[in-house]
Amino acid sequence: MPISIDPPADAPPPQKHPKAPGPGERTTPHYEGCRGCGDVPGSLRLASWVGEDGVSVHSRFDVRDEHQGAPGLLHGGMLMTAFDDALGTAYTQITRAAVTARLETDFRRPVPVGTTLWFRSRVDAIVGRKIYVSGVGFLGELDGEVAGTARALFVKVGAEHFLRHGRPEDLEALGAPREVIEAARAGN
Ligand SMILES: CCCCCCCC/C=C\CCCCCCCC(=O)SCCNC(=O)CCNC(=O)[C@H](O)C(C)(C)COP(=O)(O)OP(=O)(O)OC[C@H]1O[C@@H](n2cnc3c(N)ncnc32)[C@H](O)[C@@H]1OP(=O)(O)O
Repeated sequence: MPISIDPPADAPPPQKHPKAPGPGERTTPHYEGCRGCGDVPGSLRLASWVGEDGVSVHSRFDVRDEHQGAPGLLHGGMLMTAFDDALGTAYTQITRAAVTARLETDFRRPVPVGTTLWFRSRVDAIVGRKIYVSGVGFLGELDGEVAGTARALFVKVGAEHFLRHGRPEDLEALGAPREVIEAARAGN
C-alpha cells in the first residue's frame, strides 16, 4: 500500500526563494549532466521558465524520433521523465536539493513525434522535508489539450546524499575533493 502523497490542506502557500529567478526568466539548471534538462547527448532538453506568479514553472519538451515508444508516438516513460524534470524544476523556485520519492502520472492522450509538449508545474505544499508538487502537460501550447497530469513527492536531501551515492568521478568534476567523497561513502 503506497504512502499518501496528498498535500496537507492546511500547509501555508509556498514562497519563492529570494535567490530564485523572477517571472519570465529561465530557471536555474539543477545539474548540467541531467538527461532531463542538460545540454548533453540523450537529454530530453527540457527548457523551463518561471511563471508570472514567480512560483510556478512552465517547461517545453520537443518530442523527437528518439523519444518513441510505439510507432511515431512518445514513450510513456519519456513523458514521466519530462514530468520528473518539470516538477523537480518547480521546487527549485522554493527550496534546496530534493530527490523524487514518488511520481504518479496519468496518460490522457497519445503524443505524436513532432509535437511540442508544454508543462505547468507548481509546488502545492512543503511540510518538513516533504515537497508536494503537481503538473499538467499540454499538446502544442500552454493550456492546450491535456496530454497528461502528474503529481510527485520530493524529499529534501543534503549534499551527503549525492556524495555518498553518486559516481566519484562525476562528483570530482563538480569540484568535490576526493577525501570528502571517500568520507561520505565511508559513512563518516
Ligand atoms: C559538491 C557536490 C555535491 C552535491 C552536488 C549536487 C548536485 C545535484 C543537484 C540537484 C539534484 C536535483 C536532482 C533532481 C533530478 C530529478 C529528480 C530525480 O530524478 S531524483 C532520482 C530518483 N530518486 C531517487 O533516487 C530517490 C531514492 N530514494 C531515496 O534516496 C530515499 O528513499 C529518500 C531520500 C527519498 C527518503 O529516504 P530518507 O531515509 O531520507 O527519509 P524517509 O524517512 O524514508 O522519508 C522522509 C519522508 O518522506 C516519506 N516518503 C518517502 N518515500 C515516500 C514515498 N515513496 N511515498 C510517500 N511518502 C514517502 C516518508 O514516509 C517520510 O515521511 P515522514 O517524515 O515520516 O512524514
